[in-house]
Amino acid sequence: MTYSKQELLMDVQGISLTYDQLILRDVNFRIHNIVRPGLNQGQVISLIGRSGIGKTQLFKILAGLITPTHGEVRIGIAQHPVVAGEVGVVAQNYLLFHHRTVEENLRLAMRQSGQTDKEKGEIIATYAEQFDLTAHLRKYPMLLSGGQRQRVSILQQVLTGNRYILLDEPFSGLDALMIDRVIELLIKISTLHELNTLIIISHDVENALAISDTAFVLACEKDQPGATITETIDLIELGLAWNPAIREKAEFQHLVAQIKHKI
Ligand SMILES: Nc1ncnc2c1ncn2[C@@H]1O[C@H](COP(=O)(O)OP(=O)(O)OP(=O)(O)O)[C@@H](O)[C@H]1O
Repeated sequence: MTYSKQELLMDVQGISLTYDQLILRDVNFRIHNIVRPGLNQGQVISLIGRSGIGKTQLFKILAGLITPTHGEVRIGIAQHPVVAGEVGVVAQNYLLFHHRTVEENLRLAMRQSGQTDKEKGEIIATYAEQFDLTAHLRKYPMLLSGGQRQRVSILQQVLTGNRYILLDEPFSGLDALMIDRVIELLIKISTLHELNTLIIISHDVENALAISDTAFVLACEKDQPGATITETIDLIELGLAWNPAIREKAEFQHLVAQIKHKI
């Protein structure tokens, strides 16, 4: 498989976070632009860890929503410190305005796009079709299923034009069929633009690995306080990336079992 790793898109340097105790300890990882000839190949990264390990805190730090005790997150080709708002966030509870329809929620996401109302309507209609939301545009979020609310929330982030989108536990609360659909959708988003970078935070080892090109395990090392990156998995090098039928491969299932054991 021909590919190269080029410019740095996110550099997470020495992040630690202390509340009354150390939650994160010296977390370091880098995301590079993956380039494949003839394709718009975005990046899909997962941070895998068990419940309570500190994933949500790391998520907030990566999005610039909280400041770590130590360390820094740099993003973009110019590698500037992350600022809240630059990284799209799809939170676990899908934050939507309940008193606005789905379409109004989507229009709000485009308020800084500079497009006319008509253009916005056309763009929303096109994406709604792809996201299977056309029949729901006039509904209020309360009337949608969890899977539909999640798709609205993901689409909002796509419409803001953010190249970085963080997703907190995107597979939880969805049945197997919906998980396959969201994986398909996320892969589609990652290939819409060369620089699109999805960061998935999850305890679901199999689904997180199935969609990713790179995965980082967030765990505690023996006798050490705080969680850190204990393992980096380059699924491209392992020949386990970019394959929708990856779950059928024995090597993939072996990797899943290995990582489950480590978190
Ligand atoms: N504001 C806070 N003050 C003190 N401790 C906190 C605060 N927020 C989170 N914590 C602690 O930080 C640790 C990590 O929490 P975090 O929510 O990041 O875990 P998580 O891995 O996302 O878990 P889950 O998957 O269950 O949501 C927990 O022990 C939690 O109690």
